[in-house]
This record gives sequence, structure tokens and C-alpha cells, in this order.
Amino acid sequence: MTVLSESELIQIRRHLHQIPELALHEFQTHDYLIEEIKKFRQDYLEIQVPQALPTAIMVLVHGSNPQRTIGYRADIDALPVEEKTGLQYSSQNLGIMHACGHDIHMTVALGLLSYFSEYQPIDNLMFFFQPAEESESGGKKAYELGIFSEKWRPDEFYGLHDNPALPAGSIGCRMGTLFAGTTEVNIDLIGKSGHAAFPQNANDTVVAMSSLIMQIQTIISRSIDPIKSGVITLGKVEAGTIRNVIAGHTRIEGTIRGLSQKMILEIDQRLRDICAGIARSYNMEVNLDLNQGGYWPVENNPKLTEIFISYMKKNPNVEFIETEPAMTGEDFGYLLAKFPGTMFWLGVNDDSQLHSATFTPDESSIFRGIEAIKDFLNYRMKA
Ligand SMILES: CC(=O)N[C@@H](CCC[C@H](N)C(=O)O)C(=O)O
Repeated sequence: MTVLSESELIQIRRHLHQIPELALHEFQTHDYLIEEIKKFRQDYLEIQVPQALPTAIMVLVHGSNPQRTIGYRADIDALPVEEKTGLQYSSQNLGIMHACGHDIHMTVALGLLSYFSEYQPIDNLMFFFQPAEESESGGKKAYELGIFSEKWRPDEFYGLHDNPALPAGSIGCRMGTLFAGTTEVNIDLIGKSGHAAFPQNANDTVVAMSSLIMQIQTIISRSIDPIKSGVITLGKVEAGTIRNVIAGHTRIEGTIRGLSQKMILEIDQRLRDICAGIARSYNMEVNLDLNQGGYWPVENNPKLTEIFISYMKKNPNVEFIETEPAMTGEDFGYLLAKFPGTMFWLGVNDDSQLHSATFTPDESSIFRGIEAIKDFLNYRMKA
């Protein structure tokens, strides 16, 4: 086996695209990744599957003269989105899609691994194929299980996310905060159901919900410093069963984003206050569940990120773009709070946004991404 070619990489990406799986259920993906990794030259490789996180894969590439272990993370889960790209290699798993480009992330990681399994690195390289980025905080779970210990402990950690707003194959990054921290929000309103004709005998959670949503949407505009900003999106609402029965239960699911932990906590507190107010004024139970999990702001390490950015800027084969912070969330933020490192963007040039049913990243970004990262890792290992 040699290093994966561009067409082999595209084949791999298309296969992964067809088998998207949700957080912590990435079994088919896991088996396929193992199958591909086993095709590489095994002389320097050691593979480990943590028992308690069975869809994760860790691969250590033993270096020739290791001074450190460099970690590289790729997330492997997909989203509950019904694909509408019309591509021949569309998702075969109904209602699930790689709409956030984790198929690209995995393919780039496999490309790097195939290269370093042939050309032994100087330092150790630890590849972490991580389940559950979109929900369930796979990164935090992995850390708490202690899987990054002893030889699996990265001295520095890198990871990328694809970005449709950047040219294909370009690398984007910034000093400081790259991504927001997020909190998952679940709200259950519990009133009393009843006949549509007799509201006086019921307690309508749909009416309370409408008021609650409007009040929540004043948090960003009225309660926080506009220069610092944040986002609250309530993406899912479920209420009632039929038009002529008053809904006794309504559930709202959403997400809060802020560029600092302080901002996240401020928004969380306002949300608690508003829910308490709604409970009182509508005389019903409002149960609020806030869960940040591992979605801490992604804070790039100053020293390593300066090295990363200055290398990418001077590499003539790389189009480097200094980016603004983004309100996307990432549980790599949790891992970067434990290990120094850098998260960066890989441009995939697409009109569709991340998480959209028509998301179609440009596949030429895969090969260019691998080249840029491979060159950086080789450079870093000589430093
Ligand atoms: C890059 C990206 O799109 N990440 C997700 C992370 C999910 C965070 C968490 N489940 C939440 O919704 O708060 C994102 O939606 O930004």
C-alpha cells in the first residue's frame, strides 16, 4: 500500500458520505475506518478502540526519534438532516446526512495517516477519530474516560473544521477564540390539556410557549453588551396532538452561543429568570435544562497558533486566510482547554451552509488540506 491518491481519497469520502450515523451510533463508520486503516503499512502503527467509547478510534504512529506526541482529531458523526443534494453518492441512511462535512474531516485524517504510515514521522502522532461532536460531547467523554493517558497523551493537539465560505483547500485560522461556546437548551412546559372549546378548564402551554419564545429573543437584543454579542436559536418546538385539543405539554429545544464563557453564563442566567417568570405568570411548570457538555469556546493556544499561522502564511502552496471568530460550537474547545493546540478551518467552497440539506463541499479541498497539514506537521516535528 502506498499513500492514498486523490481519486482513492474521493472514493473514501463518497463512501463515508453514504453511511452517515448519529452521535454515539457511528458503528458502520467505525468499522469502515478500521478497515481502511488496516490497509496502511502497519510497521509504525498501533490501533486502540476504547471499550467505553466503542465508536472512537485512536491510532498512534510511532515516531523515529520522538520528542513529543502530536495529536490530530477528526470527528465522525453526522446530523439528523434529510439530504437534498441529488448526488449519486447521497446518504443511504434515511434522514441522516454528513451535512457538517465530517466525511471530509475523516478523509483528510485518513490521508494524513496513510502518508505517515509510509513516511515515519520524527515525533509520535496520535490520531483521534472522535464520535459525537454534534451532540453528546464525545471529546469530553473521551477525556473523562482517561483515554488520553501515557503514550496516548498529546503534548499538542490539532483539528480542523470545513468552511463553505472559504475557497476550496484554503486554510483559515486566528489567534484567540475561533469558535463560540454553546449550551444546549431544553425547556418543558407542563400545563393542562383540555377541549379547545373550554380554555377556562385547561392551561394552554402553546400560549405560554409563544410568550416565552418572544421573551427569550429579547435576551440578546436587550440584556447583553452588543459589542460582545451572542446567539440564541430555538431550533425545535413540539406541542400538542390535534387542532381541537389544548396542548398540555410543549417542549422547546435550542442552543445558546457566546464567544466567552462569561457571556454564556450571563445568557444562561437570563434564561433561568425568564423561565421562572413564565412559570409564575402562566401558573404552570416550566422545567429548564441547560447542558454545556464539552462545548466550551474554542480557544487557540497563543504560542502554537502563532507557529501554525506563520507557517501557513509562508508556505507558497497554501492560501491562508485570517478569519473572524464564528458562532459555531465545537467540543474540541473542551480538549483545547486540557491540551494546548490549534483549531483551524479548511475551505470547501460551497453556496450552501453547514447543516443544510444541500451542503456539497468541494472535494478538491481534501487533497490540498492534506498537503498543507502534512507539511505543517513535518515542519513542526523539526522544531
Ligand atoms: C461546527 C458545528 O456546526 N458544530 C455544532 C456543535 C453543536 C453544539 C451543541 N450540540 C449545541 O447545539 O449547542 C454547532 O451547532 O455549532
